[in-house]
Amino acid sequence: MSEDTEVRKPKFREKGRLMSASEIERTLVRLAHEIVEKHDGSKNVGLVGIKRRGVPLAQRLGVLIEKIEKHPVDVGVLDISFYRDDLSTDGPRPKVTPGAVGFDVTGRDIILMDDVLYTGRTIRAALDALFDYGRPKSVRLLVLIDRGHRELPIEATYVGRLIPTSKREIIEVKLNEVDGQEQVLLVELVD
Ligand SMILES: O=P(O)(O)OC[C@H]1O[C@H](OP(=O)(O)OP(=O)(O)O)[C@H](O)[C@@H]1O
Ligand SMILES: O=c1cc[nH]c(=O)[nH]1
Repeated sequence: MSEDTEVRKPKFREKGRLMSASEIERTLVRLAHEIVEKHDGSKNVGLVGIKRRGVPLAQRLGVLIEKIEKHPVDVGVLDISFYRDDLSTDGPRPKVTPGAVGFDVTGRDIILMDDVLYTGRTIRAALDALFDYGRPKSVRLLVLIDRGHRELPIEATYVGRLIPTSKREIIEVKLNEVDGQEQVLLVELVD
């Protein structure tokens, strides 16, 4: 490939570890207690994880809440790949059936979950998708990391860590179920 046509791949430098496996675990335990406290139990609560890393987070939180409340919590999955605003709106839409999330969200107090909250565009798309599947009574957002730089009026009710970042930085959440390792890293784009 000539120098003119060569596509330069961005380079990243690791700046440090923000959370270890045990810190992630402790944070999820705290968030499980916060949810139970704010919802006065968990009977009407349904957890919905956004693919990809929101899903294992929702499953883990479901187990933790069940341990506290002694009854199972519905845990569902939202795949928003067809709802992204960077894709053509004329493109294919997923088949919409109430069961596609994993349970019927209508009338439920939904806690939408993702690993990182940045511009808010993923959550906007997730809300679009969620309301195609039913009419929840309420929707709250839980994220492991809020790194700021919102481009939409979206905020999380439950936040693991608030990490102020520059736009050149990236938060990398690594979870065993997806990445085969467990930690949160701060990474920086280098010229
Ligand atoms: O607030 P936003 O600007 O939308 O950014 C947050 C989203 O970015 C990441 O997903 P990414 O698109 O990197 O996909 P991945 O999780 O599947 O790697 C992260 O998991 C959030 O879903
Ligand atoms: O820093 C960021 C921004 C968006 N999504 C991530 O996973 N990390």
